[in-house]
Amino acid sequence: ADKTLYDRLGGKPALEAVVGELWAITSKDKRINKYFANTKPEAFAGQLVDFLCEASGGPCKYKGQDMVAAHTGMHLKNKDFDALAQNVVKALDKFKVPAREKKEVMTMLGSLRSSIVNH
Ligand code: HEM
Repeated sequence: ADKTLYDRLGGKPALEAVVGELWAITSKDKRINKYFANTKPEAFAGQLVDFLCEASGGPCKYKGQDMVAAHTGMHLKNKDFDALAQNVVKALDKFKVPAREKKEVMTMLGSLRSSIVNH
């Protein structure tokens, strides 16, 4: 019960699996895939895994830009954020992440909305 979210999710292999699935879904998602037209999947996945690992209490150190800087100039809207969040839910569901952990992940991501939208 006192394990970190990172451990309860299944550690780095679980995050890699979820991020891989998130990319598979999002790269085909016509609502938002234009934003990722020039993205290198492996590099981006590595950054996202490190970010989620650190944010969920894992041992990783994210070395990328902060969330405002990373998304500045994209002018992302709430609908873009909601589309990505839906894809995260689908990816978590594919790996049968339990309700408690799913809620914690989505709450953590939701707290970043104002750093990501309208910049
Ligand atoms: C809570 C939600 C989100 C999180 C945690 C997140 C996280 C990240 C991270 C860690 C990076 C890498 C930054 C770096 O390498 O310095 C990044 C870049 C990026 N994000 Fe997000 N992001 C979120 C939402 C979104 C949304 C909603 C969109 C668009 C629909 C988006 C589009 C991008 C793009 C296009 C990049 C640049 C990728 C590249 O390097 O080519 N992000 N994001």
